[in-house]
Amino acid sequence: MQTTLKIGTRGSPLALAQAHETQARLMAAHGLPAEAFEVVVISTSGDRIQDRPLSEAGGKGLFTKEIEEALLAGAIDIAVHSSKDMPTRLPDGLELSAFLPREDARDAFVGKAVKTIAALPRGAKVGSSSLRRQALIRRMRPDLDVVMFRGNVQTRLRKLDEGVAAGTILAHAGLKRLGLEHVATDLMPLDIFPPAPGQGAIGIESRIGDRHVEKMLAAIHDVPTGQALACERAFLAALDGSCRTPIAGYASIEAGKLSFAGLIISPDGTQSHTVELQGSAEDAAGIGEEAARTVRAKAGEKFFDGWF
Ligand SMILES: NCc1[nH]cc(CCC(=O)O)c1CC(=O)O
Repeated sequence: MQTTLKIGTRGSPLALAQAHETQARLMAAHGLPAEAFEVVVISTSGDRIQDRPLSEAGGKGLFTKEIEEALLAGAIDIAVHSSKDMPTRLPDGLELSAFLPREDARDAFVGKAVKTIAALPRGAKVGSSSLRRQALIRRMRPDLDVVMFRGNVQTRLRKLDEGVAAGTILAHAGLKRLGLEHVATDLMPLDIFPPAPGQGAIGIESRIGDRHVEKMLAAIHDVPTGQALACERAFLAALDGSCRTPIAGYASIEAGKLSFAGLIISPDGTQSHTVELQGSAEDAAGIGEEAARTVRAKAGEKFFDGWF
C-alpha cells in the first residue's frame, strides 16, 4: 500500500503556495499523482500574534515551533518553510535537508502614489516591522517615518490601500509566488538594500535519518541554493546568538565560486559595517563564518550591545 507523504505548512497564502510548489516538484521528479501527497496546515504562534513586532514576541522560532513538533511526532513527514523565517538552530532530530531553486532574493518597494523610496515626500510613512528593512530605509532616507506593519503579504497590501502608509517593502519572491509581482513599483538593488539571509529560498525540513524522505527530497534539492544558504545561515548563526542587531547577507554562486556580501546595521540606520568575501562554493559555511568574524572585528563588540 502506498502511504501519502504529509507536507506540513503554515496556512498563509504564501506558505500554501510554497507547499504546493514543493508538492508539484516532487510529483514531477518522481512521476507521482497529487493523491500521493497531503498538505497539512498547521497554525503557529507567529500567525496568531499580530500586535507586536516578532522580535519582541520571541523571534523567528514562533513560525516554526508547532510545525516542528508535528514533524517530530510523525504527524507530518516534511515541513516547507521560507528559509529566512528559520532559526539558525533547529531542534534535535531535525534538519533542513533540501532547498528549492532560489527565487529573486531582492526586496521590492510597493509605493502607492510614487514608485520609489527616493520619490517619497519628506516625512512620508513607510510600513515595515522588519528591523533590517526599517534600518535600511532610515539609512537611505532618515526623514521618513517608519511605521509598524505586521501581518501577511495581503494584510500589508490592504493597509497600504487604506492609506496607513505611503509605501512598504516586501520580498519580491513572495510577491511572485502569490502572483502579485505587478504591485512592486521598484526593486531594491542587492548592494544598497541587502536581503535577509535565506530570503527567496524555500527550505524543506525533515527528520534526520528518514531515508525514504531523504531520497524523495534529493531529487528536488538545488545544490547552488543549498550552498548559498549554508553560507548565509553560517553568517547569521555566528552573529545572531549575541544580538538583535539587523543582519543582512546574500551569497551568489557562479561556476563553483561563491561570492558573499554581509551587512550589520544599527536600527536607526546611522552606522553600518559590510563585509565581502569570495571562495569555493564547497567551503560555503566556512566563508559565512569567516565573514562574521571579519564584520564583528570591524564593528567592535560594543556595536552588538548598544542598541536596545
Ligand atoms: N516574514 C514573512 C516572509 N517570509 C518570507 C517572505 C517572502 C518569501 C521569501 O523570502 O522566500 C515573507 C514576506 C516578506 O518578507 O515580504
